Amino acid sequence: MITDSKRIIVALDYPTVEQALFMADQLDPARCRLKVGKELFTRGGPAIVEALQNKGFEIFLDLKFHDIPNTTAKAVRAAGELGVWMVNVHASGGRRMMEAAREELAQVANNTTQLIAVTVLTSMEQSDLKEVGLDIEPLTHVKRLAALTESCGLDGVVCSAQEVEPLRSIISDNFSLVTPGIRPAFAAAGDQRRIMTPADALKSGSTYLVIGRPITQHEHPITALQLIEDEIADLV
Ligand SMILES: O=c1ccn([C@@H]2O[C@H](COP(=O)(O)O)[C@@H](O)[C@H]2O)c(=O)[nH]1
Repeated sequence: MITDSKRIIVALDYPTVEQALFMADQLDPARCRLKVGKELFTRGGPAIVEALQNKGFEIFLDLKFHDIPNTTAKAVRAAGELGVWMVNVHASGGRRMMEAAREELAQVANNTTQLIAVTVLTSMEQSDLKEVGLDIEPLTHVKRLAALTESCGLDGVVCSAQEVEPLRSIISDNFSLVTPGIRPAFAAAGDQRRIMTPADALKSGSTYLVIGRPITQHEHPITALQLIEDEIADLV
């Protein structure tokens, strides 16, 4: 069961370190965590992670590693040594990759980093899966990958909030379901496909809500964050 009241993870998808730090300075580490993804990490490297940690934020390093077991495991270890709160791999890398990553992370002294795996990207719908050779509903594949991830001993998965209810019946209560594709009523879906509002996502049982553009691209980001916090206030 989740007892963590800090349920929002703000995706700092900015093209410059300066923009990311400017946004972070307006946020409160007591109210949210931050996600550093591929764009910002490729710009700022480990230094941007450390700068955000020095401001008191817990960081989800969302680099979605997907490689041979040895390479993935070493990358996950590097993330653990950076002291990030959470890091992820792609579940489609398979059992040997995920188990190697989990075992390598356990070698980090006093490790507290959580390791999770991406199931099916929230930007994908059934037609996208069909084009890559998976002629099945996203939920079917998400369930398969989530069950595999749990059996590999990881801490949770990334999935759509739409899949949370059906997943909860096949995985344990303390397995984290981290859900991007969160769209408050005031925000555009953009490239996301399997979306849900913040309140509905929490009601469904999402552990953490990953929210980027509805906050960061809003004319008044802090107002947007406040609106989301108000929407979920009774649910956390
Ligand atoms: O399946 C996934 C996995 C990761 N993401 C990441 O989450 C954020 C969502 O940002 P929005 O601006 O709120 O769409 C982004 O950094 C993605 O890389 C995801 O969306 N879906």
